[in-house]
Amino acid sequence: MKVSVLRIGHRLVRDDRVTTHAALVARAFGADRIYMTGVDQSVSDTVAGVTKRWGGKFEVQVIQDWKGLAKAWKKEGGKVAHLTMYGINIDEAAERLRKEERILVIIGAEKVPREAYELADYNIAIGNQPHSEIAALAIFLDRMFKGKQLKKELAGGRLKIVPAARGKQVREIK
Ligand SMILES: C[S@@+](CC[C@H](N)C(=O)[O-])C[C@H]1O[C@@H](n2cnc3c(N)ncnc32)[C@H](O)[C@@H]1O
Repeated sequence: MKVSVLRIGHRLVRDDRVTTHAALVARAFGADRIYMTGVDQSVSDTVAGVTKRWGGKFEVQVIQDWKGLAKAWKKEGGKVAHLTMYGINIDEAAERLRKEERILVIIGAEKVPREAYELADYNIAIGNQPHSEIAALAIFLDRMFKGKQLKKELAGGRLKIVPAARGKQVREIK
C-alpha cells in the first residue's frame, strides 16, 4: 500500500512551521509524498534537506489544483481518505483501506471546502473531537502501517542514528 498526503489551505508565512511539520510527519510515518497548495519554496527546501541527510525518497510537490489532483487520483483507481472530526471512526475503515493499493489522504489547515468531503471515498475521524491535522495524520499513518514504518531503514542518507538508551549516537555514511 502506497500513501500520499494532500494538505489543503496553507496560510502564507503563518502556517510555514505547521506545514513543514505535516511534511516531516508524512515522511517519517511512511507516506511517499506530500502535495501542498499555496506554500513557498522554503517548506520544500527544508524537507528536501532532511531527506538528503536522513535518507529515503520522500517527495514534496507544490500544486495549484487540488480538486483536479483528487479527481485524477480516483480516475486512476486510487482511494481518497479525508481526515475530519465529522467522519466515521478510523477503526470502521482501517481494515478496508489497508487492502487498497494507493491512498490519497487529505488534511486541512483551516475550514476545508465542501468538495473535499464530497470527493472523498472515506471521511475519517481520528476521534470526533477537534485537534490537529498533524496529530490526525500521524495516527492515520500509524493505523495504516501498524507501526512497521517506525522500524523502517531509509536508504541513501548521509546520517544514521544508532539507537541508544543514553546520549546521541550518529554515524556518518560514507
Ligand atoms: C485545525 S483543524 C480544522 C478543523 C475545522 N473546524 C474544520 O472544519 O475542519 C485542521 C485539520 O485537522 C484535521 N483534524 C482535526 N481534528 C480531527 C479529527 N478529530 N479527526 C480527523 N481529522 C482531524 C482535519 O484534517 C482538519 O482539516
